[in-house]
Amino acid sequence: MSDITLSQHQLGWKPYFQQQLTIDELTDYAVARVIEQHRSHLIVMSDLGYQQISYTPNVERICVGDWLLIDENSRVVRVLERQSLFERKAPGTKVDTQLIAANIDTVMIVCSLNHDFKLSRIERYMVIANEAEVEPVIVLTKADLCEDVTQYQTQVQALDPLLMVIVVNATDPQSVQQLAPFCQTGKTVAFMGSSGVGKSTLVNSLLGSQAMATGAIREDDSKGKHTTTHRAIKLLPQGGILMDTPGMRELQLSSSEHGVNETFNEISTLASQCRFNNCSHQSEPGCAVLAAIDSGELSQRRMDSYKKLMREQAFNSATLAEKRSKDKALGKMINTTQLASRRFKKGS
Ligand SMILES: Nc1nc2c(ncn2[C@@H]2O[C@H](COP(=O)(O)OP(=O)(O)OP(=O)(O)O)[C@@H](O)[C@H]2O)c(=O)[nH]1
Ligand SMILES: [Zn+2]
Repeated sequence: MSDITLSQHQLGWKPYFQQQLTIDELTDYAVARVIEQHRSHLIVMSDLGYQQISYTPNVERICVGDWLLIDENSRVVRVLERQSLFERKAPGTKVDTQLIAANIDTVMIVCSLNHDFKLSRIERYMVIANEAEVEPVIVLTKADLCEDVTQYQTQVQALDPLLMVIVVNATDPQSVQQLAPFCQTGKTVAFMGSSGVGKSTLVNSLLGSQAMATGAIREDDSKGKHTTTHRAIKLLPQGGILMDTPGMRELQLSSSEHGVNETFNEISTLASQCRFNNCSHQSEPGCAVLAAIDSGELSQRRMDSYKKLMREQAFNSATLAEKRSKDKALGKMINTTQLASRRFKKGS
């Protein structure tokens, strides 16, 4: 089916997955990584190459990036526990969330150094990354068009002293090599960021001349016709894997209290020092958050951003819960109808 095969290690196999397998499973089954998802089949890749596998989306919740255990009849035995997962709120569907991509190691949050630059936007993406349990790296593009790079860089670094902040000219492959340490063999990376910030440019600069070789792979479709499809994963010349699923671009903030708290961990730490443990940080005496704002230790902008994102995720999770209870009611109705029709058939 294809011309390249990757070793398990190249595909991102790690001790984390290995330790989930029993000895019997190791001998009886094969492991493969999902690299493409279609309506009724998956394309998976193992050290033996590509394979097409049929599955039932409503029964098996599987997405690109997942590691699967597969039996000799090419059937899914089970999905291995994920190290990380991006999900999306999916309005109008039966399931509450749509799985976007699993087991990504690093997500590059791309933001351009022009009039579009917004700290709050970076914070929003960081919440999404932290909620997914994926390490965020901030990539500031269009440095060549910016007069005061250092000033922006300092602002971003102030969000978190441990955050990786990289400044590039995305059109210059040499500058983009700064991302190489995150793209080594065994690593899975993805890009996130608004339209026009330079994601495609970055990817092209990373891929260099190999873009054509890895971008499209010929495949036999079910009717035996050759089709060229856009692969959701690309092998990077640095050895790692780029996961480029369309859903990543439309990720929204859904239920992510954990992600907000992790992104704004200095505020969570302060909040734990407030006199009342249900402090709303508005006017209460002994509020450590307000005291930190007064003293200048915490910026008002940071606090406002925290509150806004907390409200937004709470609102989105509330609507999810509401939907869930509606679905339950619908489920009950279906069950009673089925029951009724069964009784009818039995003639009782
Ligand atoms: N000078 C300069 N131009 C850049 C840089 N990064 C991106 N551009 C330009 O900005 C424009 C948009 O870049 P894209 O890579 O298409 O942006 P994108 O994030 O992929 O956008 P979407 O596909 O809409 O999500 C292109 O014309 C790029 O050449 C940079 O660092 N420096
Ligand atoms: Zn407080």
